[in-house]
Amino acid sequence: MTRLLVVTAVDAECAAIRAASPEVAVIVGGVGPAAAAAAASAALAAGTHDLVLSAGIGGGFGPVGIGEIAVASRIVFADLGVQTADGYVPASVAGFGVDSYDVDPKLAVELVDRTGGHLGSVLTVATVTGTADTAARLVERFPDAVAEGMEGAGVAAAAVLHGVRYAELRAISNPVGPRDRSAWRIPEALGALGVAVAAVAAGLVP
Ligand SMILES: O=C(O)c1cccc(C(=O)CC[C@H]2O[C@@H](n3cnc4c(=O)[nH]cnc43)[C@H](O)[C@@H]2O)c1
Repeated sequence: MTRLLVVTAVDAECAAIRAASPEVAVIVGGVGPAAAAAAASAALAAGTHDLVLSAGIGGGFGPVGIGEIAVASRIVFADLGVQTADGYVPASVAGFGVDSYDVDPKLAVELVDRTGGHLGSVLTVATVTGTADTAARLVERFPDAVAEGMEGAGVAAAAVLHGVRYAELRAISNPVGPRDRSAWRIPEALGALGVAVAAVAAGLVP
């Protein structure tokens, strides 16, 4: 039996998951990669979980629409790097850090099968994308991006530290692009989040 821990950013995400699957272990880690890493690391230190899932609402790229699910094949810390006169250089290219975490392909495909989600890179950003220009640059750098959130890379970093498997899924609340808070469909995304995590939890292989 896989012992799953779900890490969300905010209370509303946690509540949506608990409402759909009361048996699932879920914590609220806070918004952003640092808070998520700290909370996930503290929880995983107990040694009582062998899979951690970063789950929440997120922005969707391209065809990934509101209320749909994005599943990470790779979790990318998309703004961990260096700005140069020629543009952005990722931390891994600059030679000082890890900025992406591959998800076990079998696990990622299992999550897609269970949720009907879109598979691709899920980007972690410390700042919510708010212009078409920034969105276009992200798509240029990550043509396979399906979603953007703010916690996945932090949770993955904690998982690696503790030798635990990790994954990420996002229920889409808004398109990634020009900031329009009125276009966020949070209740719809929270409903989809609960259904998706319940489907994952119901069918995990050991
Ligand atoms: O942009 C705003 O005005 C705004 C106002 C209130 C709350 C928020 C958030 O909570 C956003 C961060 C939160 O939600 C996830 N999320 C959802 N959509 C996106 C996105 O397009 N890009 C990045 N993160 C997103 C994120 O994981 C945080 O947990 C925003």
